[in-house]
Amino acid sequence: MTETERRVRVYDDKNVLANAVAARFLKRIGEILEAKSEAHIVLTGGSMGEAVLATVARAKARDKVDWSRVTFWWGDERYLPSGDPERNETQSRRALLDSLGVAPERIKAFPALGEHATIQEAADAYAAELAAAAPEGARYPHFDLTFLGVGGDGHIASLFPEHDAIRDREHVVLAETDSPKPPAERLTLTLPVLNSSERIWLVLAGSDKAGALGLALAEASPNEVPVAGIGGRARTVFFVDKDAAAEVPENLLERERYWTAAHDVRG
Ligand SMILES: O=C1O[C@H](COP(=O)(O)O)[C@@H](O)[C@H](O)[C@H]1O
Repeated sequence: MTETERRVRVYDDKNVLANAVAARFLKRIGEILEAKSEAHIVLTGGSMGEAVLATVARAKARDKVDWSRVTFWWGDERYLPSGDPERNETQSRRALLDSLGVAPERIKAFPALGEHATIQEAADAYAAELAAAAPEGARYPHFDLTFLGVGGDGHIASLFPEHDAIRDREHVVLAETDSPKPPAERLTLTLPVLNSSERIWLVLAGSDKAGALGLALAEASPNEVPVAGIGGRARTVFFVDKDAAAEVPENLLERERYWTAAHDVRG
C-alpha cells in the first residue's frame, strides 16, 4: 500500500455526507483548475458515487467551474450495452455529466458491450485511450482526484477479494469475467493505476460497509480486502457516514486523524 496520509471523516447520514463531499469537490476542482490548465478526474459507480454527482448537479457553485478543462474517466465499468441503466457511465451522465455540457471527447467512458469483438479488446482499447492522454513516457494521465465506492466485501472499482485483478501490478486495464457482484463481466483500472492519483476520495455509507472499512484501516491484506490497498500519492480520505464508521478500530481513530464534520474545516 502507498504510504500517504489517510483520513477518515464521519458525517451524520448519507445526505449530509453527499452534501459535504459535493461541496469539497467543487472547492477542490476550482483549486486544481487555478493551478493547472486541465484536470483529470476518475469517477465511480455505486450508490454514493451517484449521490455525490447528483448533489454537485444541484449546487449553484457548479456554474463557477470551467468544466471544459476537465476530463472524466472511470475507475471501473459494468460491461453492458451503451445506455444500460446499470452502467456506471449511464449513472454519472444522468446524475451530472449530461447537465454540464462537457465536450464528448472529455468524457472517457469504458467501452460498452458490443463495441469490440471481445472484452479483452475492450480493455485494450481503454488502455490505449488512457495512453493517448498520458504525458510523454507514461501509460496513463496524471489523475488529480479519484472517487471510489467500496463494496460490502471490500471491493474497490472491480477489484474483488482473492481475484487475480487485485494482485496485478503490470496492466493498466483489466477485464474481470467472474465478478461476484453482477454483472459478471466488468472492466477495471488496476490498483497501481488507481493509486497513482494525487488524491483518492472513498465515499461510503451504510452498516453493510462497516466491516470492510474497519478491516481496511486495520491494515488487512489487500488480497482479502481490496480497499486496504488504496493510497493516493498525496492524500487518501474516507468520507463515511456514522453507520459505515461503526467498526473503525478505536485505537486507529487518533492515528488516522479521525475527525467529525463539526470539528473539521481542513481540505
Ligand atoms: O459495482 C460496483 O459497486 C461498487 C460499490 O457500489 P455500492 O452501490 O455498494 O456503493 C462501486 O464502487 C463500483 O464502482 C461499482 O462498479
